[in-house]
Amino acid sequence: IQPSAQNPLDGQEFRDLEWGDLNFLHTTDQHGWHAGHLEESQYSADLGDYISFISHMRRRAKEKGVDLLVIDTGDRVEGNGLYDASEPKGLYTRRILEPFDVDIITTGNHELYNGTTALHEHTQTIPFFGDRYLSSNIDIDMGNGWEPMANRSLRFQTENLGLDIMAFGFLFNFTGNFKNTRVKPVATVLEEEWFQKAIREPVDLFLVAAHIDVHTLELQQIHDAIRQQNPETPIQIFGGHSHIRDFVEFDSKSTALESGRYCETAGFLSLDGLVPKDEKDTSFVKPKDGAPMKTFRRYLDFNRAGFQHHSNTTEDSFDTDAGLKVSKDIALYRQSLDLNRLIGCAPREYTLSRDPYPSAGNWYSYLGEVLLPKMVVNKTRAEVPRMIFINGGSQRFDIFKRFTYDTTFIVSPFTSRFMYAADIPWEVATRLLGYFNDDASPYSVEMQAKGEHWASASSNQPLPESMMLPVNQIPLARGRQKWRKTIGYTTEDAFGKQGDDVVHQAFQKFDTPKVLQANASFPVGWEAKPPQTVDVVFFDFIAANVADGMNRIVGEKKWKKEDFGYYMSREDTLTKLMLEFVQEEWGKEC
Ligand SMILES: Nc1ccn([C@@H]2O[C@H](COP(=O)(O)O)[C@@H](O)[C@H]2O)c(=O)n1
Repeated sequence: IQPSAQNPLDGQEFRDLEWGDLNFLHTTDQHGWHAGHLEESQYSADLGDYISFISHMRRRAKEKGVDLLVIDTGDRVEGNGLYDASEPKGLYTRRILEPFDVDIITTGNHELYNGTTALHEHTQTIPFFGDRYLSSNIDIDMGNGWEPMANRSLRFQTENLGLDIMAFGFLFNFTGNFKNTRVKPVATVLEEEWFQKAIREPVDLFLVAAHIDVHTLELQQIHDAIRQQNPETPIQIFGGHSHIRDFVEFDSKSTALESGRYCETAGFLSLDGLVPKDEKDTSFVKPKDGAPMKTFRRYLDFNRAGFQHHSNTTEDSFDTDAGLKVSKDIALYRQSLDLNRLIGCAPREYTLSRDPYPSAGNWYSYLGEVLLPKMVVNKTRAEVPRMIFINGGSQRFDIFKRFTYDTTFIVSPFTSRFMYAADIPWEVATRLLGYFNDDASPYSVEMQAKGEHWASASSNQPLPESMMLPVNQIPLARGRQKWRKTIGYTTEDAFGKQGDDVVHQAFQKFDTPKVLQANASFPVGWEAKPPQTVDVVFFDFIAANVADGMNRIVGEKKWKKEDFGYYMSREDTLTKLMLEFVQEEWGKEC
């Protein structure tokens, strides 16, 4: 745990784990949160704590004569100062991840947005993990033509039961990658010779580590391709990308688990009733005593109390040398990046989705009404009325009272720069937001293909400490023991409502805007007499979508993204502007 982080409150009610023959721990979408959540005690474990937990779980598996595999399904980068504040980005993250003893690891879309990130992944991270790092559908060009980003598949035997496993690593059909990589559509790869050969190998289980939302066509396609050749063999899938706790059942021997995001969750899954046959034929996996194979899943809150509970350790016996070293290294790296530096104190907490948009506590409202109009200004065009558009997905996390240097990256990690289209007719500009918000628009379709998540119905984001319920003690019928309930994940998935390891109180979550519009320098009385033209200012990330939208509105191909110039200096990213704003506008009395 990091020096400034807090352990969760005592007295939480746990749901225990059920071990099987083959057990898994799974993380996904870590997004650089390796220091843990310093403002939220429920998720305050750091990667060092998780490493200690893994080590105890491996020991327990050995004692039980079963197996444990550790999986990570990508998007380890972008989203936290520990990754984004270093120069080059990820300098420390790559070192921090080295002791992370995963069995299978794969690539997410965020490893590919930026050419340098992809390059570093290929030249530094992948060699370290070696053949355990799988990229079944990604190629990279290192200057000599396309080559596989990493190993395509891996066949291996588990340590204790000797289960024979064939593993793959897939990314969804992502199109927003930098040009030094190429992501082959999943359906195409399933037809490739190497894949067809791999699924014909006589194994006990197929394992798919996928940076793919578990409710997608891509995963269904992967499942179907394997199942067609292997009617009886278990297919275990681990997903990611949509940042939620989720679980689906493809058939009685195939499920997919998604384990949240941002080091808030470690997924646990077990398969029982796997009996490896001596002779390899077409049905090596036999149910125990004729009983069907049993699958069990649980979502663990990422904190030391839970890790100790599930690994049967105590505060004294929990830490391993390797884990302690990682925690210490993280603290040193955070210090050298000055991440704890206080920039300002927020007038109140602002949330992305726990407060409705628009409302006073909603961060998008604050951005649209206060921050963007003030900070997004081109001095030479300051008097020209402007409409500023940013994509909702660019904002990644809530704002607590203490706004530190780290917070700038936690909220806005991307190098999002402002571009503009000058003097756009009022009738066109005023229709853009409607165009973006129209679910049927190509913008939505394209952004969803890129992973944009507009609605949040199935997601459930946890609350910060300040939102903890007052101690709510519920006496147990059989004794004097009392539980303390906190607000947190209350997941409902294909196996029901008992998946979270801690019994939490549910909370409300509101939809976030797909695209946010802010107006600035509008003349007095503009409602009665609108300006004839305005500047349309937007993130470079959505430049192609803006061109597309305006073309559709006027009904002709008038704009393309290459026509747009930068509205402000290239140094003026939203991250930098936000930091300047907080420094200037918010006091330091928290
Ligand atoms: N330069 C970028 C890159 C990404 N985004 C936003 O992130 C979304 C994808 O993030 P996931 O964690 O869901 O994979 C993407 O759709 C954008 O909203 C961005 O704004 N700028």
